[in-house]
Amino acid sequence: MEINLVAAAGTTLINPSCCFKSTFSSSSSSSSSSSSSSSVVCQSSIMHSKDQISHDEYQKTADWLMSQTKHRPQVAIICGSGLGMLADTLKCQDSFAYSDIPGFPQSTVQGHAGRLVFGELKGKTCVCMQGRFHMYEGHSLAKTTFPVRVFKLLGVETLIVTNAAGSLADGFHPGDIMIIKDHVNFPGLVGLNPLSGPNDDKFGPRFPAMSSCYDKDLRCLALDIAKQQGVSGFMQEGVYAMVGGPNFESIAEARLLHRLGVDAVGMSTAAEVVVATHCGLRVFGLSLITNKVVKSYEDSESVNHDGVLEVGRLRSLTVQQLVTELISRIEINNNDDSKNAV
Ligand SMILES: O=P(O)(O)O[C@H]1O[C@H](CO)[C@@H](O)[C@H]1O
Ligand code: HPA
Repeated sequence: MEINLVAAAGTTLINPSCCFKSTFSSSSSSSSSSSSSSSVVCQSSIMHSKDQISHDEYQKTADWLMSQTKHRPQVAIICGSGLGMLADTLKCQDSFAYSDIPGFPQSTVQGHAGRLVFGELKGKTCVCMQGRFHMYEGHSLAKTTFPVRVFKLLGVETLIVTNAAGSLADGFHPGDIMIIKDHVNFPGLVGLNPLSGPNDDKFGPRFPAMSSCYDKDLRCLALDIAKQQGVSGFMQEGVYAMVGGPNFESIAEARLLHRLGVDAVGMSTAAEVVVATHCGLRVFGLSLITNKVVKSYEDSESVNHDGVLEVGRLRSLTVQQLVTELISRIEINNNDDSKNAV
């Protein structure tokens, strides 16, 4: 078989992750002496090592939290834009501003309060992020997903991710709740992946599978609960795509996503789920559909963040009731990773 060396070399040289990373690289002390193709590889690994977070750093944050609260959470919840009220239902709360937690990034987005709340919910111990981190805030993907590995070290078994998203699927409407069946991790497809760089075997394997990252049993359970709660009329199930943001989609981008089979789009979640799946957490995800993504040049509507937050407020009670009931029915194995710290 003939091998196309030019195409093979081209693949290395135009690796989008390298292009992106070298564009934003502030300084690279040791790459200047390398030859052209190896310097691309070298620059990329320098960026990775700068972004890399050591196991000790995750552990330090987990140890600090365990020294500040007696709660040992089994379930973690990440609240999407405008969905921070999920944390308010926790009983016997201990809460921490992100700015007080060693190693934690800071939230900069309106609708993301920046608090980590521990507490009890229906007999389960939970930890809830009132505010998440996004790539477009300038965080590396390792930083945006930092809390997920900390949760693992705290002994969490199940991660519930929520987000606000725009819909592409024709039958979806603002106010619908979409159970995430699968995702398209667009940053990951071009090499921007929180797992890039040396693999930390203590968390998981070099090549984790993503074919069942949204737990099927939890998805079925959530649909059952929605029926019982009389809200199945606006429940959906579908594919979420993570894009980099911070701009909303152009019409051509919206049409492309639609053609690709994406049902809802947002600027978060997939990276967190990749890291959670890598370290063996069970994941449930939901998107609150806050707007339709404009797909027609005839449509004069346009989306804005205030509108996104407003729909979050309007549907907050429904989301809260669904998630609360789901948590009450989750079975816990009691693998106490906080005692058997990896
Ligand atoms: O994904 P969450 O954090 O819910 O936020 C969504 O809402 C914001 C846009 O309004 C973006 O950050 C998008 O990702
Ligand atoms: N696009 C991307 N992210 C979003 C949207 C959207 O339409 N709505 C809420 N988050």
